[in-house]
Amino acid sequence: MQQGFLTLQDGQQFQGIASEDWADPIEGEIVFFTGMTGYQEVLTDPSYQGQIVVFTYPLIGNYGINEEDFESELPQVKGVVMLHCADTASHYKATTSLKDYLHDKRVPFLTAVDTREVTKAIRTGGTRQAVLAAKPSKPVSTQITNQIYQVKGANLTSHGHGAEHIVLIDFGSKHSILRHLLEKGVRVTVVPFTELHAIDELKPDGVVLSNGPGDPKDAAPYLSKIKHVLESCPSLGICLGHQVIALAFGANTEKLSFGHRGANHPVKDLETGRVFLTSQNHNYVVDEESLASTELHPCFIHVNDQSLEGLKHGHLPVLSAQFHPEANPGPEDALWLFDDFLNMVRAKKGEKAYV
Ligand SMILES: NC(=O)CC[C@H](N)C(=O)O
Repeated sequence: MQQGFLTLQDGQQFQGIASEDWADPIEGEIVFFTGMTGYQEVLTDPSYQGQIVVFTYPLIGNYGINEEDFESELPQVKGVVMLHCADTASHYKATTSLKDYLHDKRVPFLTAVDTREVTKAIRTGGTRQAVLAAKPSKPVSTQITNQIYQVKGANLTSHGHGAEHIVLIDFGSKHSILRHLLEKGVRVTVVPFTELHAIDELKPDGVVLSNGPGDPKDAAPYLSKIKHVLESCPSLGICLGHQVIALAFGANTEKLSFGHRGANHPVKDLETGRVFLTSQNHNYVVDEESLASTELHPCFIHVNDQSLEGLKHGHLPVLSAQFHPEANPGPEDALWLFDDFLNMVRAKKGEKAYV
């Protein structure tokens, strides 16, 4: 057993047990996730790329890792901090334990840490850089190392055979967005955000802008093309996709102090007054005041801090959500958002071709 240290940007230190004898310090943006389950989805969700994730629930890993809940092929996080990581897995679907998975994939993790203390420190001081190391050592950079998602290859992949053709713009998409769309019986072509020009030729009936890591403003070079797409066919934005839609129409985004990451965030539908629980994972948020200069208007808000959770366009069939309707992990209360989107698609289909 070797000791290891988590050191935050301001020098605050937490001692624990290191997964191995770390030769080099591991640096990343530190964030906390409050769900009791869903660690497999969190570790493999590309939105977490490059981040060190603290799980606030004290026992992580007891149902192991299975073959069905990966949100991408590989772990995306830079490191993991837990109080207790189960040694063995107990679940009929488990194919390996969390500990073995993290070792196999060479993801550094620190256990025996008072994760609730770490969370309080993040809540007080905000999201910032942190280091996992064999010795106490401060982050070298004070800058958050956001990365724009690196797409692998420029191949456009098509899935399913439905009558409606949906383009899923991939900013670092979770598998479950594609899965839920396919379950609705549509055909989906995944287009990397670097290949937007391909959309004109595909002439889709609808477009979904996916989740993804980093600062939405990194998508600046793509915004004019995205605006053209949004003006051409019904669109749904999810998390980063929602933020990018806001930016494309001229609104602004800003950073929350410590973000929303968990599986029980209450969101209110401003049209119906209905509140539903959502899965969330974001640092950035659309600045509500900046909507004044656009034709976008809020349709959802977060019940806890009143932050903006969704947008609709005044006259275009454009809908977006800061939360994750595809869940994984978390409640499936917001799955109907896919139906609302597909209803817009079906209403528009035939009326007017993609322009
Ligand atoms: N899940 C996401 O798409 C995250 C969006 C963005 N990277 C944020 O942190 O706000």
